[in-house]
Amino acid sequence: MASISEWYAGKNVLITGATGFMGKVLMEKLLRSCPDVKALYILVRPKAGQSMSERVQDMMKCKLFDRVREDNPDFHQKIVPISSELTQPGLAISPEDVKTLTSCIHIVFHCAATIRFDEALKHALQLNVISTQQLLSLAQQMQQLQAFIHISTAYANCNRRHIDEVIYPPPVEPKKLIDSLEWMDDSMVCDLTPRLIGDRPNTYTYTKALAECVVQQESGRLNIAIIRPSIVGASWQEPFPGWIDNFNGPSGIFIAAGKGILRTMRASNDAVADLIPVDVVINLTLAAGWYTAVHRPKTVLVYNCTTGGINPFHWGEIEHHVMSTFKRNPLEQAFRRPNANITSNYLINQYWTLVSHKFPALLYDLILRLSGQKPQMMRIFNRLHKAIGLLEYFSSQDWEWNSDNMNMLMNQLSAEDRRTFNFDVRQLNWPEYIENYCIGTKKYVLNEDMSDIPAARQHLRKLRNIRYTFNTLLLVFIWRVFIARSQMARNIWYFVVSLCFKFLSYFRASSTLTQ
Ligand SMILES: CCCCCCCCCCCCCCCC(=O)SCCNC(=O)CCNC(=O)[C@H](O)C(C)(C)COP(=O)(O)OP(=O)(O)OC[C@H]1O[C@@H](n2cnc3c(N)ncnc32)[C@H](O)[C@@H]1OP(=O)(O)O
Ligand SMILES: NC(=O)C1=CN([C@@H]2O[C@H](COP(=O)(O)OP(=O)(O)OC[C@H]3O[C@@H](n4cnc5c(N)ncnc54)[C@H](OP(=O)(O)O)[C@@H]3O)[C@@H](O)[C@H]2O)C=CC1
Repeated sequence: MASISEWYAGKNVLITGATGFMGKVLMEKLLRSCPDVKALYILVRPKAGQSMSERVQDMMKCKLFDRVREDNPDFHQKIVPISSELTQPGLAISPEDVKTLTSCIHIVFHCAATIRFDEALKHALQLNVISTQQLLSLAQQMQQLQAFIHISTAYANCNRRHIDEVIYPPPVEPKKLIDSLEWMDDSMVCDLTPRLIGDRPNTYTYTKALAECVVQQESGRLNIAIIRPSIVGASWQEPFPGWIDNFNGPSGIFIAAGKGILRTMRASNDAVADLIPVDVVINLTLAAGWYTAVHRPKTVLVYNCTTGGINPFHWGEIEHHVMSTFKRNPLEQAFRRPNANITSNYLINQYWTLVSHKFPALLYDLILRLSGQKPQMMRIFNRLHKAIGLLEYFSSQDWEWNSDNMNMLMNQLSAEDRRTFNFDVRQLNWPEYIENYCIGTKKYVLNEDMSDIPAARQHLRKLRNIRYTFNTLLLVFIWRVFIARSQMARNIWYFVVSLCFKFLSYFRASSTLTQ
């Protein structure tokens, strides 16, 4: 049987969400490990004043593609951008492009989605559900299509504790919801949203569950697979360790902790942190594409792509390794020395939020105001608290995912494919991965230079000295206010000092006797 790389040779691949985090890694891996792939058709929209082609050109300059560039400097010739806005009717693809796509595409990877946790339901439904429906009907017209791979999330059914590799009944019939929301104005939808999403934490997981149902309903004669990654983190090995380009999920939290801004967060130390490296997800996705096309399973196969059941690691351990990495490799211009603690206790978290977040922010903003600058720290903390509030649900509990299909797929691969498209997370060394992840946030998200680490360490030492000075001043202040003015405080103070003195004399005397 042909290897995975051989199977992709000569194939035309359609990718949605190619400008996103996972889409870029998917493109890179295809170009590097399947060099004979014919073309990658990518659906891209103009954004933030940049045209579609400007965006694609910028993307190809990204460091992520360095290895591909080395192997084949003309790799861009294999990339065919197609203008598309997924929220528009017909995905806003021109009739000529529709003709091209329907005649030549062999495999579709549907990665595009809104992954925001605070997305308005109407927009999340439009992008995550309706555009999936539209893409599937386009796929039905593709004459050479061999597989359609839909990227979902392991949290689509996070209202369950145990999650099997099946498509669960949807919370509501997607078509009925689409029809109802069509005539409602935004404020009505907003009022209804909490009741609709029910025991799911946000519109993202809710619409991703509906999308899975749509995929099943519209599958028709297509060969479809669904990939459900858990929390996608930086790359483990490929194209190089620690590649990450965004603040999503834990990345923003790690950065905030490294900058010394985040000091406390509600999370369970003992809950499994189901992170999955992005290269593992992409290797599994490409292998699933091959398997779906070659073996044509009779039903839609779902792959839970998670680590918790195979190689578990906990939030408490993550906290330890993140802090230790950022102390050894500090971020530039940290606000305070990195020292974040997670706790599952609501009151303790509230206390530390007040003492370690709000109070220093107020103090810092006061200093900024007094020096004639614009206050900014409270604004940053408010943003951070909003993000933490939305993520807490996922870090305070754990889930059990069945991963039989992932194991089955691994057993189907040849030894060579297993090496090239490695998704065996049993080999993952967590401390090393977390260290590379944190360094990756420094290098690729914040664009900080590793050669500046000595200066960053010096800055941390300066912050430590400021803290010592502040604590000493605080002690002197307490001495002045309480001890010097109250007889009882003075008595307690003298008692403590004399006790210390007695202990000291005792130890001195006993050490002279033993000599
Ligand atoms: C040591 C401790 C260990 C314990 C550590 C526990 C970690 C526990 C993680 C659980 C993780 C679960 C993950 C579920 C599994 C999926 O399904 S993963 C896919 C999940 N999707 C996401 O993570 C997206 C979540 N993000 C959002 O929904 C929105 O960005 C937020 C958080 C609501 C913020 O919205 P917003 O206020 O409108 O801000 P937005 O325009 O998005 O960004 C504003 C700025 O903040 C930055 N930013 C965005 N997000 C963040 C963030 N999280 N932090 C900081 N800055 C951020 C942006 O880059 C942007 O910067 P500028 O461009 O302005 O310079
Ligand atoms: N990141 C994670 O931790 C996880 C992600 N997933 C799933 O993986 C997939 C990819 O996620 P990820 O790469 O992280 O997400 P990103 O937010 O990084 O990328 C989303 C992609 O979708 C595109 N897109 C969004 N709206 C539109 C639109 N209206 N028209 C055209 N394209 C659009 C974006 O294009 P543009 O650049 O133009 O905005 C971008 O390319 C998603 O389906 C997500 O649900 C699942 C589990 C975890």
